[in-house]
Amino acid sequence: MGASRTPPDTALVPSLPKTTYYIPNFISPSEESQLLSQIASAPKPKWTILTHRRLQTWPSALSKSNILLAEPLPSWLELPIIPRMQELGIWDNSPHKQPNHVLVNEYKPGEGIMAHEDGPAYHPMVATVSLGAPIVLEVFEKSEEGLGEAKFGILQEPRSLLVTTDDMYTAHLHGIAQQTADENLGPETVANWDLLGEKDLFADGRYDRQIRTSLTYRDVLKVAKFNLGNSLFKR
Ligand SMILES: O=C(O)CCC(=O)C(=O)O
Ligand SMILES: [Fe+2]
Repeated sequence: MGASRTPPDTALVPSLPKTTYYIPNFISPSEESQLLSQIASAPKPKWTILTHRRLQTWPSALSKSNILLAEPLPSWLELPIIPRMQELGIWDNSPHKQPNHVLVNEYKPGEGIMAHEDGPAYHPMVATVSLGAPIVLEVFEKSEEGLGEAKFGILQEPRSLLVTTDDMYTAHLHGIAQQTADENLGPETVANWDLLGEKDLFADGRYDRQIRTSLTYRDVLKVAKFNLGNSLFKR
């Protein structure tokens, strides 16, 4: 057994608990456009239409008791991304040593996702590949008094990888504001400012939203080899 690996410390988002990594240009522009065209060519019923975003769930939705029916991810979600993530060592401590579930979220300008936590169905880590356009993920501390102001933002550039684990996964909520521009961008508000690949794009502190897609990779803890009756599964 080798020592447990983590991404390089240079990718650590400063001032956050040592549990958030940001890596710009994790994929190339041509990999990005291939992924976007695969997403666009998925059969229409793969989309779940929500009020403020739409969503694809690969390989399938979890059961009501958070069980994943064993099935490989489609190869376009697997290669080259998963081996590249594994080289960073981020899946070394997860039960299956690799992600087995991917949610694809698409946000049009004005759309977003309410503050939430990702919960106990997954090993406590999410690795997010961003596509298409920048967006700010807002992070809130969990508190008894309900949701306060966002504690900080993480600016996710297209083609970047964001890894959130441990304390960031379990002690914080995250969300994306429903707005048509991200504003007040700067070193004081954006925790990963110094790690950005193209800081100049945000020099005036503002960025108009365009369609932004995320691939959120996770390891579902409970996997069933056989379908134990269709009623167990939502589809
Ligand atoms: O799109 C994102 O970066 C966040 C999505 C998210 O929080 C989720 O799918 O649970
Ligand atoms: Fe989430």
